[in-house]
Amino acid sequence: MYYDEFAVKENLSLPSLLEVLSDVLYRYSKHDPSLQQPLRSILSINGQQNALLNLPCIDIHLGYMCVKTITSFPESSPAIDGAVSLFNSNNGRLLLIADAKEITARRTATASFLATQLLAFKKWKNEQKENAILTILGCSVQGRAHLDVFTQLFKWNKIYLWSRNMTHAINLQSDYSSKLSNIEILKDLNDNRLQQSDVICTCTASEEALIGLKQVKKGVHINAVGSFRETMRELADDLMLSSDTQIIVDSKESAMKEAGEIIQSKAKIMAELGELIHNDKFSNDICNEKITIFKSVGIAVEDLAAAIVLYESLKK
Ligand SMILES: NC(=O)C1=CN([C@@H]2O[C@H](COP(=O)(O)OP(=O)(O)OC[C@H]3O[C@@H](n4cnc5c(N)ncnc54)[C@H](OP(=O)(O)O)[C@@H]3O)[C@@H](O)[C@H]2O)C=CC1
Ligand SMILES: O=C([O-])C1=[NH+]CCC1
Repeated sequence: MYYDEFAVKENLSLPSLLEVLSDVLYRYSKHDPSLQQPLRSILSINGQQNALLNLPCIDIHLGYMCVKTITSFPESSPAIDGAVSLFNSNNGRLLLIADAKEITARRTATASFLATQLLAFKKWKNEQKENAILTILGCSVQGRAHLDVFTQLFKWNKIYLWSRNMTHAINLQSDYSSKLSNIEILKDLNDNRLQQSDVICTCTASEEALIGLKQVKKGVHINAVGSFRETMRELADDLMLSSDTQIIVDSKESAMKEAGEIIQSKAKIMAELGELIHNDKFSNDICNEKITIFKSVGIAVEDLAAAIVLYESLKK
């Protein structure tokens, strides 16, 4: 009944997760009445950064209900802890409880990958695909999951890693050295290799902008993962507000309430990721010259997708 982080990692197939994530995000953005997801609750402890988060949702169409309860304690390690519970929505039976750290890490990275497919790969010519450069900023849990998922699902020509504490980037590089020989470390964010990157994933708990317009190239795709409070941000206003930037989010409702970059810059959101799925009009509007930003804060239907994939794989 309880599946720990190792069981989650072993049984959560990424291609299946990508498929179910696409389906639920598509239906979420279409306001499909069979999918119910209220805004999550974030209860802060003593007005500090430490918090208890509750993310429920019901999917009558697929026949499941899910609730993820996690703590977020940025100064602890791991920062996120908790459990995901999956229920049958026809009879109310509890089907599975699983480690939320691994589910959160993998579903977030897979949502970033889905955004990269829709906003970057789709517009790239073959040459760019064959020579693509990925950069990951922040080499803790999310950074590691992004490296894992992005390299399992795509072959990158080069990968650059940066972390505030450079040892964390070096350790991550070293953990992957037997699988990947194309990882290099960025000592600082003014390194011009950042400007060569085709895709950048920002996976930090920063409260100050780490990158601005001058540090990235035209047409770059950024997955901005880290902020989920008004006070947090990874991207500067000039990047958020440039007429060359198109901003996509996981949920407009959640992003306007939680994403520091969006709240502080008042940048305009172009669409939700789900609106880009099965939608050629939006896909055609994504042009090669523009910078695309997928700002995620994380939503319950993503945990639901991961729990369903896990449950169905364990049932076999
Ligand atoms: N969008 C989503 O769906 C989700 C978002 N998140 C968020 O993503 C972020 C990363 O998550 P996770 O890896 O689990 O968190 P961790 O606490 O494990 O790691 C924090 C990371 O942020 C970096 N960091 C912290 N403060 C700063 C700063 N001021 N400047 C630059 N880097 C900084 C750390 O770098 P170093 O270790 O080198 O000091 C480390 O890489 C968190 O903010 C988390 O809340 C998490 C889950 C889902
Ligand atoms: O979606 C999620 O689980 C989280 N987003 C930010 C902290 C945890």
